[in-house]
Amino acid sequence: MLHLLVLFFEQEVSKNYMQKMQRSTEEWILISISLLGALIILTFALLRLLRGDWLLAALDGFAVVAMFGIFIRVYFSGNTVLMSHVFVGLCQLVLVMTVMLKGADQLFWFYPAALVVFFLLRPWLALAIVSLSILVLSTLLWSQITMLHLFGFVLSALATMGFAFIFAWRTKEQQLRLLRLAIKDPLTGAGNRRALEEKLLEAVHHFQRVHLPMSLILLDLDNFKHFNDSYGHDEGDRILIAVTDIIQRRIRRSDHLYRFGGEEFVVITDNTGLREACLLAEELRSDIAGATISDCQVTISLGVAQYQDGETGYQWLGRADQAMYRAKGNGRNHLCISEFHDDQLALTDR
Ligand SMILES: Nc1nc2c(ncn2[C@@H]2O[C@H](COP(=O)(O)OP(=O)(O)OP(=O)(O)O)[C@@H](O)[C@H]2O)c(=O)[nH]1
Repeated sequence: MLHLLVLFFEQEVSKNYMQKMQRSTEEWILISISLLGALIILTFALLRLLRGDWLLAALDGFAVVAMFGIFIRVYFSGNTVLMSHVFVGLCQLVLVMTVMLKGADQLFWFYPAALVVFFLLRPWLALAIVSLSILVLSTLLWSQITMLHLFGFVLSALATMGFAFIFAWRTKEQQLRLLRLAIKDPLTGAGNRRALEEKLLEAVHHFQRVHLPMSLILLDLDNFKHFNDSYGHDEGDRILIAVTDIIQRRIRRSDHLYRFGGEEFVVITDNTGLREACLLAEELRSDIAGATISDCQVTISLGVAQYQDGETGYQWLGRADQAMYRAKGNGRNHLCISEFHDDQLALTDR
């Protein structure tokens, strides 16, 4: 059955890869905002040119070119992290310079500029930047406008910032909660299959860049059906949770644990060769066999495979799966290693 799952998994992985090729939400936001910003400011630049307001027209022209540059950059490279910061910096610079040149008349630009900061950056960073912006603008206008006018601006600016912060912070929290739900197995807290798919793709891409060894351990509880049948499904669930705890305590923080199927788990160890991975797998096997879980003696069978250059994530997983099945065939509570295809490095079961 697992082989069918692996086949299905292959399709899922390529589907996922196609999805990755599509644009992220951050890209869409930055592409839209930069294009919209460039078009709106272009209108102002043309109006100012017609009125002979050369200095402001030049400033607007600079903003249009820079925003269009950001649009092109994000459209073709997908680089949103750096470009978001550049965009925010540009908006704040143009805002302050416009107010310096034209005075309080231009303060209305503060509001869209503040919203852009909360759209693009983390809520606390956005709060700091917008607070600074209010401080700079108030200092600039201190001697130019009446106290009442200044007070009105500061209060409305603080209200806009407060609302935007609450909204951005709540949205971020909800996103994180949804992300956790989407990638965690609800019973054990280990990563779920979707997270494993992502990790396999990412690991293979990472390997292509750095060529550091990495290994995968696939482990399956032995005769788990028997525990379910004898002690009930709830007790079976408790065993799964306890086994997950034992694995989590043994693996490093940089290792990744996933629950692949019912009683099947996968550990992916970055920067780890086959020998080290086998030592870890053997520790997991003996830790679990030595523990008494709900008055039962639970054992696992394991397959270990080091990633080989050129194979896909699912082929790597498939090799570990075959090794695990050999371990089952060898009487369970056993560990088998996937053979390398490379003749020089041929390894045998242990
Ligand atoms: N309690 C519990 N049982 C589960 C869960 N998911 C799958 N199972 C059970 O896991 C058992 C898997 O049984 P089999 O595939 O026959 O494997 P096995 O009994 O472990 O035998 P071997 O793998 O050959 O050692 C089935 O009884 C499933 O009902 C779960 O989330 N909770």
